[in-house]
Amino acid sequence: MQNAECFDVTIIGGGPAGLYSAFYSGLRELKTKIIEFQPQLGGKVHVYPEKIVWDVGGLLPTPGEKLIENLVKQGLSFDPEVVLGEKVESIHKNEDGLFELTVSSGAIHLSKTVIVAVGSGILKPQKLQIEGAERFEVSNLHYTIQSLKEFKDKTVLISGGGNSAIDWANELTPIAKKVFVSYRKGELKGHEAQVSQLLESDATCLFHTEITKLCTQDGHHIETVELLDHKSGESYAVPVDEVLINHGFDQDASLLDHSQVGVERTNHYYIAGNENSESSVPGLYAAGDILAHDGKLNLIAGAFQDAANAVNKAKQYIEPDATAKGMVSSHNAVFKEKNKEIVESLVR
Ligand SMILES: Cc1cc2nc3c(=O)[nH]c(=O)nc-3n(C[C@H](O)[C@H](O)[C@H](O)COP(=O)(O)OP(=O)(O)OC[C@H]3O[C@@H](n4cnc5c(N)ncnc54)[C@H](O)[C@@H]3O)c2cc1C
Repeated sequence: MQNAECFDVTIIGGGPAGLYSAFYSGLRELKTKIIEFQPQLGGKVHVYPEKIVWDVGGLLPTPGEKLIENLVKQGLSFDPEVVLGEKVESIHKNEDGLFELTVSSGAIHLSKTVIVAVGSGILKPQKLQIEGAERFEVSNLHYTIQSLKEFKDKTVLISGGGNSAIDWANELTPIAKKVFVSYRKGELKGHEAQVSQLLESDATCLFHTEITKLCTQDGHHIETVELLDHKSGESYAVPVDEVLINHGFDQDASLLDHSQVGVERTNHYYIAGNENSESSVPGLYAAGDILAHDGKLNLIAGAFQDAANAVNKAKQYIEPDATAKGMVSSHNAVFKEKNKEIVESLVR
């Protein structure tokens, strides 16, 4: 089923890079669509909604959740078409030079240009491999933290020893009653400063252990977790209020493997682009974590620059006589009406 309408720019991925691309594409008066696999926009920032983000220019320390809200509002400023819950399976360039994006429902989306903003692909948390564990996901088994308040004065067992597990242990230790970290290896695998902070804190690290059983009496909540100590071979029980699993993510990064456009890649995944966000395929650009070049900054701040560059190149691909760069917002006619409303509300 082909979508008859052809867009100027179709952005694959609704994370920070995709959302800023959508904003900038609207600014440059391009007909824009975003296709996102998840049921919501925001990308990887949903992994850390409660983390305080310090390093986005112009923003004072802001929780991830608030950052998502701002990114989405800005990204939707020019009313792009948004398609949620659809995975783009492949990209193909047809005989007319238009891109055909096939999505999981079988629909085909047509576009003059494409901005690939898929980050590290589609992320799904690795689930705890214990039979029946999924029934506790509605009560006290978590794969991410939506609200720190939920953990206040609770006994929390975190399973995992990577950056994410360590970060959460450090965040929770001051507010929880007690934090246990169960890790099957003998040494934590995180940034040095965070590891030291955790080891010096009141949290208890249970090395060489692994969850083998979730025990419940009411059938709804985990009351104790059985841990197997691989060194002694013995099992013991830890009473818990909340259990947080941080075993990493399964990554579905198959989009470019299944695409016939033949875009040049590096390290078996990333798009080998340039500092203007161009790929080896004319009309196909990349922004955010998926883009690789020598000056690439793998931060949200870097994703914004990639996005603006990608849109400027897309604009000139479609309209070769268009100016190379968008103007600063003060000179942009598209903001005139919006500015009027803002100024009126300020003087009201
Ligand atoms: C724990 C953690 C903490 C971080 N802290 C910071 C920080 O403090 N400051 C900072 O600047 N950066 C931080 N980062 C990095 C930052 O989150 C990323 O650089 C940023 O999210 C990259 O944005 P992106 O849009 O390129 O990719 P993503 O945010 O990964 O978004 C990509 C989107 O594309 C979608 N997608 C993927 N494949 C498809 C497909 N085939 N079809 C449809 N949709 C698809 C995904 O579902 C996802 O929503 C952190 C990252 C992590 C993991």
